[in-house]
Amino acid sequence: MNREKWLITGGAGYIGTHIADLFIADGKDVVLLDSLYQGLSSRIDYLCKKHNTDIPLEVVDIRDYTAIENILENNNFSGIVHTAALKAVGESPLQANANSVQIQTPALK
Ligand SMILES: O=c1ccn([C@@H]2O[C@H](COP(=O)(O)OP(=O)(O)O[C@H]3O[C@H](CO)[C@H](O)[C@H](O)[C@H]3O)[C@@H](O)[C@H]2O)c(=O)[nH]1
Repeated sequence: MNREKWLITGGAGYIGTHIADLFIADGKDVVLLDSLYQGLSSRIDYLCKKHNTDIPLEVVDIRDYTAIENILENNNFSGIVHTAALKAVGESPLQANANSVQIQTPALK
C-alpha cells in the first residue's frame, strides 16, 4: 500500500513542525511549504535528525498561485494541513486574510 503524503503549509512554523513530527512518526510522508517569513529551517533540521530522514521544504510564498498549483500537480497528496498564517494579525489584517485564503483556490480545484 502506498504511504500517505501530506502537504503542510507553514511547515517551518510552530504548529506545522509539530504536525509534521506526528505525521512522520505515524509513517506518513510530508512536504513542508513555508515562505520562511517567520518559520525556522532549524526546526526542520531538527526533525530530519530526529527521524533520520530528508524532509522536503518548498520555500514558496503562499500567494504564488502558479508555484502552489505546480506543487499540487506534481504530488499526489492525500491531504493538506494549512497552518501558514500571520500571527500578528493586528499589524495587517487584510494581508493576513489574503494569505490565509490564497492557498484554498488552487487546493480546491
Ligand atoms: O503568508 C504566509 C504566512 C506565514 N507563513 C509561515 O507560516 C508559519 C506560521 O507559524 P508560526 O510559528 O508563525 O505560527 P503558529 O500558528 O504555528 O504558532 C503560533 O501560535 C501557537 C499557538 O497557536 C503558539 O503561540 C506559537 O508560539 C506561535 O508561533 C511560519 O513559519 C511562517 O513563515 C507562510 O509561509 N506564509
